[in-house]
Parts: sequence; structure tokens; C-alpha cells
Amino acid sequence: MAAYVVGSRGSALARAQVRGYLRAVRERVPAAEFTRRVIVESGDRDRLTVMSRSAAGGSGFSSEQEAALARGEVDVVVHSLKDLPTANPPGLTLLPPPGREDVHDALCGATLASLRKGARVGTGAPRRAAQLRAVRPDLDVVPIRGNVPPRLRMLETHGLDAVVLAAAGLRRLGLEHAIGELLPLDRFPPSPGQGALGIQVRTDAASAPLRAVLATTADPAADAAVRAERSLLAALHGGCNVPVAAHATLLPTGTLTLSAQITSLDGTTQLTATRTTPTPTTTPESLGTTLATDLIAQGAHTILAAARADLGAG
Ligand SMILES: NCc1[nH]cc(CCC(=O)O)c1CC(=O)O
Repeated sequence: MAAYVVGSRGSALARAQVRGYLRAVRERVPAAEFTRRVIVESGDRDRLTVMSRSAAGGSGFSSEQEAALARGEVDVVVHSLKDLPTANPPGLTLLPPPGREDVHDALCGATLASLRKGARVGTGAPRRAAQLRAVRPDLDVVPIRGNVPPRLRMLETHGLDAVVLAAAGLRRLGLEHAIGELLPLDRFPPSPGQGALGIQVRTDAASAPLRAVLATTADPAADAAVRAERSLLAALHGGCNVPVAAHATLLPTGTLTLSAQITSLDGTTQLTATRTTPTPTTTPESLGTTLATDLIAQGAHTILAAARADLGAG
């Protein structure tokens, strides 16, 4: 059997995600063989361009990863799900994720309560900046970007008092000792899909054997949760850079609960809503779109339009 080619970005986090994923696959299908290939994102020089679908040259792909997958240069791409647009390019599909890491955001370098008035807290995510301002309007939120280890080093190199990072990335990199506090989910719900891998493959018949191998790792609970979260984001015409948070959990009883939060960039207005599947036939996707409708009735579009205008101008 020829080895399947697994693509990812070249960051330490992306490599750790591939390593962890292949460990899970090999546990279930020991005979499967894989080789790894790093696909460099031209946009990795500027993170903002990575996020936009037009960045891959108007090709309809959100990244070089997707384009390489569609061209057959790799057979599967391991992404961070939260970085993937909700629109799926034709010919490609996402498989259910193999479970989910810690969904919390982590404050590194301090705890929230220990931060003095006016303390400098680094984050590149508009959602995190807005959530911080909602809870602590006195903080000086400093925009930072880059990969996880350099962002952590900015505590020293940029004189920051704290930085906010996903606990999932820190744990995958073995950097959990840097976590000062896991931020509470009620005030700091995560980005849709945070902590989950986006396992993307081709839908063609030739890829069916690989899809069958990879499907052995599927975690139905994680899958239901991220599908609900991402359908909410899609229904709000979100993107990975808007101040939308969502978190779903599937109980053993089969009940799926989805909570979402939208925050104005200045932190002064915050919308929250929660829904639970009323019947077993409600799909995760319909729960997401229903909750989006609840938030739209509360004025979601006004907050999001203002945020997009500020971010676009910014
Ligand atoms: N946007 C960068 C990114 N994409 C995925 C993760 C961490 C892993 C995850 O959230 O699943 C991170 C770093 C961070 O947000 O701290």
C-alpha cells in the first residue's frame, strides 16, 4: 500500500497536530502508512492574508493547503478547525474530528484578578480583545500576532503583563506550564471550532479508502459540537476574525447545548444566547442556525457590521 501524504503548515503547532493525529490513526489502523509534507503558506508572512479566501489568488481556496489537496499533491490536510472558513470548496470535505482538546482560552503570565489597572495584555484576536474589554475595560489590550511560542515570549520581549492563547495550542506544544489561568467559559467562550482539528480530504472515489481509514478516529460528540458552532458562524456570515464565540457540548443523553456570544470591539455591548436540542431529530446545523436567528433578533448584525468596518479600516 502506497503511503498517504499528510499536509500541514510548518509551524510547531501544525507539526504537533499532525503528530498527534497520526498517532490516533495508527492506533486504529496500524498498517496505514503516511508521509508528512509541509505546505508553506505565502500568507504566513502576514497572518491577516492567510485568513481571507481571496488570499490563495482567487482560486476559491482559503489556503495553499487546500489548493495542494485539490491538486493531489497531498491526500489529507490537518488544520486547526477554527482557522478554516465555514465555506467548503467543491471537491473537498471535512471529516469528523478525532476528539477535542481543551476549548478554553488561557491567560498566560498572570491571572485576570492579579492584573493591575491598565495592565498590558496581548492578543491578536478581535474576539479576545472584545471579551477582555467587556470584563476589564481598564486593561490595555495590545495587538500581537505570530505563532504560539513567539507570542508567549512577548511577555518578556514586549513587556506585556499577560497574553491570551488557546489552551489547546499550549497543551499540544507541551507549554501548559505557561497557563496562568483558564479563562471562564461563561465570559470567555471560545472561537467556533477551537481545540478541534480540521481533517480535510478530497471527496473523489479514489480517496474513499483513505477516508475509511481516517474515519476510524471520528469522535461523534466533538463532531456534533463543532458542526453546531460552525453553522452558527456561517449563518452570521462570520469568519475567523469576527468577535463571535460559540461553544457546544453533547451530553451522553444525546442533548446538544450551544451557547454563543457576540461582543462589540469596545466591549460595551455583549449579546449571549443558548439553545438546547429540543428533539433528537434536531441536527447540530439547525441548532446553530436557530441560535444565529436568536442573536440576529438581538441585533447581531449591527454589532458585526460595526466590527467589520473597524477591523477593515484598522
Ligand atoms: N489562530 C491561531 C491558532 N489557531 C489554532 C490555535 C490553537 C489551537 C486551537 O485553538 O485549536 C491558534 C493559536 C491560538 O489561538 O492561541
